[in-house]
Amino acid sequence: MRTLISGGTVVNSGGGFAADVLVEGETIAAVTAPGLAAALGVTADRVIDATGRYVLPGGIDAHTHMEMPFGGTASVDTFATGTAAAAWGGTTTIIDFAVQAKGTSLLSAMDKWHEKAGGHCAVDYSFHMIVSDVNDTTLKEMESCVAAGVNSFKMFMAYPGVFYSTDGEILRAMQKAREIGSTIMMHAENGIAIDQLVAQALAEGRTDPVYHSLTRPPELEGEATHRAIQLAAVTGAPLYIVHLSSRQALEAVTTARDTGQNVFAETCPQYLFLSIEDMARPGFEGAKFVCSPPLRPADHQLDLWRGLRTNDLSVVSTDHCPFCFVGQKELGRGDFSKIPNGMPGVEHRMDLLHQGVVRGEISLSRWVEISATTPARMFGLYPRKGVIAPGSDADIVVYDPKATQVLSAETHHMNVDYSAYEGMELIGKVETVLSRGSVVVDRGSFHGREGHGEFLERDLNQYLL
Ligand SMILES: NC(=O)NCCC(=O)O
Ligand SMILES: [Zn+2]
Ligand SMILES: [Zn+2]
Repeated sequence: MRTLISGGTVVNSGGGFAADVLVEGETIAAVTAPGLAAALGVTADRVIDATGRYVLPGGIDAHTHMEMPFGGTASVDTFATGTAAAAWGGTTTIIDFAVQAKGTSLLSAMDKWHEKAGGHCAVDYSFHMIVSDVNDTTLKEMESCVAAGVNSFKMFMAYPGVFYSTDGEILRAMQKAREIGSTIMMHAENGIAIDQLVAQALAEGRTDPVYHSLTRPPELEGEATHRAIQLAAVTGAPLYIVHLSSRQALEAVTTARDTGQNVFAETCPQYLFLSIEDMARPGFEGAKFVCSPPLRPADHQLDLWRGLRTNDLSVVSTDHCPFCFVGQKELGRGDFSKIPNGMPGVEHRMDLLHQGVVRGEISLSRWVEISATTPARMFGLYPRKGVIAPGSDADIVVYDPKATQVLSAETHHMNVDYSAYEGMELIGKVETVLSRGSVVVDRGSFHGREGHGEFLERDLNQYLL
């Protein structure tokens, strides 16, 4: 099957240029001057007219939680529904977190995630491992994970008694990561101190959703981020701070990067577009926005946008972890600490970040870089993914920068009963999406197939000094 995408503006992380893209089977065969393929008599089985459109590498969401058991319940998107929703929004690769529960092995966790995802994904996928039980067996198993194409390991300084690791355990895992060339990903919040603040708030009757944010102050994210960075410096391990939400944490990352340490960070759309004001909405509405780290006062957003421009924040992922309002978020009525932590978002990352382009916060090429190219490089998928170039997978988004849309739970495709961005008007919309050469979304219709998505074995972080 040969497809010609003609007349568009190809946008890679290096910039945009007028070009046609020729797809042969599952990969990009050529990126040519406009009209050249046709002038040379090359015929195509399918021609996609991209006049007035951007032609982008498919987005890579490096942080999702499909079917994740958490807070006494489980996130509601399956790999089938979540990857279909991702495709609708122009994301053609997800990297999900396989969870090692305490007392179980890393490899059994990976097997379990293969069982959940295998044969169900609409787009390509890979895994990071969540390490929550550091012992000699786990450390040895990290080597086997790398051999199986999973070379990034998330640890938690938050959630004591669940995923939490002590500084000593983190140090040991970082030493191992350094030895085997892996990256440690860190949920950096001081969970021990937070638990005290939570207990105090509940004892004083402060039980509304907004106290989820007020008991997780940004200083405790900044402190944990700094501590993780120091542990990484001592061990020499590369460190990637996940879902960074605050100015304080960004300062710690910026200082480390200025001294040349292998420290990287991602933020998420919810921290760029939503704030603690949303958590303080009347009644129990704020529960929809409970995630960790929590939403911050709106003035943090300016710092995060600046961090994206200066590359102190290198990636935007969603931390997609959807729980329905009815029956799941409601578990925390009268006790905010029982609200399952997480928000839906896998479908809207590309569109929301495009608003940054529209508003002049980031350039067109930076949009592509933070949503596709850098995650591909950071997690060992480049140049198979993250770029429109000959030889790369034909994961391609035809994007209409002038179309408008209004986000709503009525129209989204995620398997969750609310939208965190209900009623938000956006400029720009995904028009056509190809995953390895197959059209999965086209002008409002879904053509994808459960099981089309393949597991991606990943290589090393390509940013390491
Ligand atoms: N972020 C969040 O609230 N839920 C998902 C789990 C995590 O990433 O910590
Ligand atoms: Zn986390
Ligand atoms: Zn997460």
